[in-house]
Amino acid sequence: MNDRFLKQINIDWEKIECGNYLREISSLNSVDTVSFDSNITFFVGENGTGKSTLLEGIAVAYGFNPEGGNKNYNFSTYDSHSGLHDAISLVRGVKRPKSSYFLRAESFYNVASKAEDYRGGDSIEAFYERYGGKSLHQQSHGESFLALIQGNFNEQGFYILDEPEAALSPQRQLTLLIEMDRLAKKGAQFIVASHSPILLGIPDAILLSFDNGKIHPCQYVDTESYQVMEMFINNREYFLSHLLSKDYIN
Ligand SMILES: Nc1ncnc2c1ncn2[C@@H]1O[C@H](COP(=O)(O)OP(=O)(O)OP(=O)(O)O)[C@@H](O)[C@H]1O
Repeated sequence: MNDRFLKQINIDWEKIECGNYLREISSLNSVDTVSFDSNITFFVGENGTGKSTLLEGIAVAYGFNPEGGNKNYNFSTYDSHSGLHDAISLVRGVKRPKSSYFLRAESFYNVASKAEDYRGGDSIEAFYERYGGKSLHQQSHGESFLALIQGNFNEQGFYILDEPEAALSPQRQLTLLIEMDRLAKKGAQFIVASHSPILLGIPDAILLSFDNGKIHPCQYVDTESYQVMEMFINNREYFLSHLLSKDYIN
């Protein structure tokens, strides 16, 4: 039985006006329903295929701030979100998550700044205890990402992550993989947009590809993230000589 926090979303395209760019995103405009049938669902595919747009639409429909944070974050530094959330209805599970977070690599700096505002008169050590005892701005991008995940995510949580690998070294991507796998096995749910050939390899995750103008399940070894990385590492010299040849560049 699917007892996930978010089981499915439905999109009512009649609520999106004609001329809105959302109607031009070919992977999305033919989709009415997306189901979440595993505790980890990855959105994969080429740049610009609509992964972040759908992720953000789901996050905002769920009650998150478009720039990220937990559900208490309520601020806007740049009003760029799409309006897709107005057309999305959520099919929630019976259980409610004990924690939730929308993590976006691209606006994490703003979220870290906002955390500092919310600290008020609390000491840094007390307020940031769950983040390794230091302000998020006093840690590197990757350190603060991982501190946030390790200190705040739990086994009964619901998490939406947009390219969490962006700040992480390969070693720390492996740490994140272990953490996600551990939490998901205990009941946490993740919906993640990613290009990481490391993260996408988590066992039992469902991969939804946004390539070829539709959203469809795909296998790890069929993702471009895996194939390009595998080809590059195994045939680096041949690959580079071809890529950097004058014929290819011209
Ligand atoms: N405010 C906007 N106005 C018009 N088009 C937009 C706007 N925001 C995004 N788009 C377009 O929507 C499409 C989907 O963008 P989106 O950011 O969802 O892609 P993505 O799959 O997440 O890409 P990436 O892997 O690079 O993060 C892109 O073609 C993008 O140019």
